[in-house]
Amino acid sequence: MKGKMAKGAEAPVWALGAMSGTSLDGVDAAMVLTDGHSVQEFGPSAYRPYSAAEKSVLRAALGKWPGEPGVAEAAEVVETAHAELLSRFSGVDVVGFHGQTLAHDPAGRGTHQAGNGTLLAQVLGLPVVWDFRSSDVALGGQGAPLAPFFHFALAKHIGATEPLAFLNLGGVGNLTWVDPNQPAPEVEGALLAFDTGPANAPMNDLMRARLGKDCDEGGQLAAKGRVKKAVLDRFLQHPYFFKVPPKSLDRNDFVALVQAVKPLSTEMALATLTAAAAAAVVKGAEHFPQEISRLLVTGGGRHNATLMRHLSRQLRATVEPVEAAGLDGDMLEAQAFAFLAVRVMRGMATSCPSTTGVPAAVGGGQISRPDAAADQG
Ligand SMILES: Nc1ncnc2c1ncn2[C@@H]1O[C@H](COP(=O)(O)OP(=O)(O)OP(=O)(O)O)[C@@H](O)[C@H]1O
Ligand SMILES: CC(=O)N[C@H]1[C@@H]2OC[C@@H](O2)[C@@H](O)[C@@H]1O[C@H](C)C(=O)O
Repeated sequence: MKGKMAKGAEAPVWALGAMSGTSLDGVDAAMVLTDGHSVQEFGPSAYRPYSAAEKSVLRAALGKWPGEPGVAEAAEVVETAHAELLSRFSGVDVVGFHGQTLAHDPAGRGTHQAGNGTLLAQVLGLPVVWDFRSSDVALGGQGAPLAPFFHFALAKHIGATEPLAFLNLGGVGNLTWVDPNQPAPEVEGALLAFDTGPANAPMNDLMRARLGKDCDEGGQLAAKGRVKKAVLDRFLQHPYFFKVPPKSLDRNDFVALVQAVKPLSTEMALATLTAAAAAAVVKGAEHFPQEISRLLVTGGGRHNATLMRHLSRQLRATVEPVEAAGLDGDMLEAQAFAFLAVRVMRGMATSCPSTTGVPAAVGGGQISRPDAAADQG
């Protein structure tokens, strides 16, 4: 490897991570200086929204697997958007490229992130770590969530001294309980992580279908509606909530909820979907091995005041955006894949039994170098 990587296996390097999340809004990219254990410094970040035309290509490919109609087109959208965005950065040693999840069925067909890292490595002239989830799934894990190893490093970075949790409110929600007093993320008792349930995806889909808008800005419409309790109660009977973590979800796993709010007014439907997203988190928190006093919220859903209000009212912990701890909630997942890329390059684990349910701590990801074929990380 070129650049700072060659200085020594333990020297920190500048990694550029890119995340195209389940909300399908665009690509986040952010740089992190890291040795794969801790964060030395946060670097620049940028966002590249998908155009309306690109979004519809991606949406048409949701739920599809490689080789199926529409998937190649979606991959091209993902690759083009990433090439455009990532080529704006300089001083990068390694890229962590998540791609766009189109389908996720860890117990069945596997997990599918669109976008080819080998192509991106050639275009950018940089080593690219990608396909982070497949090997975890192949070994019997959920393949998600993967941000927890980064959450562990963040808990240390912010100087936490007692267990806390990170909540990501993206298209889907995910929770990570962290004990920052443990020496490493893969140590038993350091982490417990899992997807909570639907977060913004059903709200966004409803807003688009009814009002042609991207999201319920600030949760304002939800705040005007009444929660349809019968729908919420039925939602909470979903078998997912009775599964012991680790566990993960696909974007469109809660079809019954989406169907159930269809007859409701827009305000009432949004109120109910917002309450459901919060209730799923509250249910999730019941699995924590030890109580927490602080819940740090990342992802776009932290801007939804109605959702945040539900969480604050129903959880005993202080609920606050990650900015309260000096972190960047818009870029945290992109930073996570920068961090994980360095771990993959260095043969370190990226998941373990308590984060994905994989039988032992494993490192995922393929590494593509600009001038060579992909090899397994
Ligand atoms: N001001 C806001 N008010 C309400 N909701 C918002 C606001 N800003 C962002 N959001 C919601 O957050 C979403 C984007 O969140 P984020 O970028 O964290 O998701 P993602 O990375 O695509 O998803 P995931 O974490 O599931 O992969 C938007 O689609 C929207 O639903
Ligand atoms: C399969 C997949 O892409 N899952 C995403 C999705 O978005 C949120 C939640 O569902 C989480 O499991 C994961 O992303 C985050 C970044 C993760 O792996 O930690």
